Order: sequence, then C-alpha cells, then structure tokens
Amino acid sequence: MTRTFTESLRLDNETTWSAAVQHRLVEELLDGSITDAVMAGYLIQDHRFLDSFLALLGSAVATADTFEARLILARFAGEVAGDENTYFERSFAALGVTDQIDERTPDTPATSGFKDLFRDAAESRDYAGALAVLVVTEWLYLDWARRAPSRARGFVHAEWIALHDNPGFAEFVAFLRRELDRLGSEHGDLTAGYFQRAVELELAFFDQAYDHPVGGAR
Ligand SMILES: Cc1ncc(CO)c(N)n1
Repeated sequence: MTRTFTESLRLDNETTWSAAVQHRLVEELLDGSITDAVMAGYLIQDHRFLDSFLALLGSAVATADTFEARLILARFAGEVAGDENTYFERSFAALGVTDQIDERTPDTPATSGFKDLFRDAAESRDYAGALAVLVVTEWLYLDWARRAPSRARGFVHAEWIALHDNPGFAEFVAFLRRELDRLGSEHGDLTAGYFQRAVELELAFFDQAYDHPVGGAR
C-alpha cells in the first residue's frame, strides 16, 4: 500500500500524535468536566498562539505557488481573524478573564515554542515549510474535535469544538494535506523537522494548560 507523504509523517509521529488527540484536556472538554480555571488558562495561551499563527498564515499566503492556494489560505486567515478571534473575546468575557489577568499570565514554554516555530517557518519563506506546520496544527485539531459526540456544556466549550469539527474546516485540512503531499517530498528534511516539532509542541501545549489555571476566572 502506498502512503501519502502526510500519512507517513503522521505515522512517524504516531505516539506523540495519539497522546495529544487523547489528552486529558480533550477528554475533559468533550465530557464537560474541564474547570473554568483550566479552560481560561488554556484559551489565554491559545489566543497568543493565534497572533503568531496569523503571521505564519500570512507567510503561506505570500509564498504559495498558485492563485487557487493563495485564495484558500487568505480566506482561512480571514476566518481566524474574524469569527475565531471574536470567540476568544466572548469567552474571556464569559470566564471573567480581564485584560489585567491576561497581561499577568506568562507564556508557557509550549506557547513560546510555537511562536519560535511559526517565526522560523515564516522566515524561511518556504511554502512547504509553512505547510508542514499548518498541517499539524489543523489536522491534529480536526482529529480530536471529531472525537465527539461531546457532552460539552455552554458556548465556550461547544463553539471551541465546533470551530474545529465542521465541514469547512475538514475541507481546509484536506486542502493543506494535498498541498504538502504535492510539495513536501522535494523538501523532505525541512518538512519532517517542522512536522515533528509541531506535534511535540501540541502535546506540551495540552500538558502545560494544567500548570497555570487562571485563578481570577469564575
Ligand atoms: C495549540 C493549538 N493548535 C492548533 C490550533 C488550531 O488552529 C489551535 N487553535 N491551538
């Protein structure tokens, strides 16, 4: 059986990938038992992830080798900057996360690691490198969010799952994988290195969500 390039990359990282997809945080989000303090801390870190993530998406828009790809990536960037960012603002209000709490909370090592990885991939000005990182962040999130049915309670939980488990998002992940399957093997070492770093950071990001519960949150 021939494997696609992205299937091989995932299989090379299967242990870490599965540990992330089956993480305690995902279990607690899907069964509704995650505490507001952990959810708030996780979302504060993820909102910072979003800033650097948009910079990486912008670099993918700039380096994509077809008009079609540039359109799809730019539309997705628009959704992240629009509905997804608004989700964070509404959730912070609901969880009692004020600007002061946000400012007092340091980046976890995983957040810093993602910022470094996104900057490295963006500055390489290499479309395949940016794709290797984007395939992990989006495919791994589709993978856990699809583990529904969820018994999530309230919009903070339900919308976070729905943002990563909907037909448009699944279609975007399929597009990213087709792009990396088309280009990745020509840039094998670079893409494998970025892919592995990203999977390890996803697992660490979930782990570290428990290190800084946000006390000010309701
Ligand atoms: C840590 C992390 N990985 C992936 C996504 C999906 O974009 C996200 N929001 N946060």
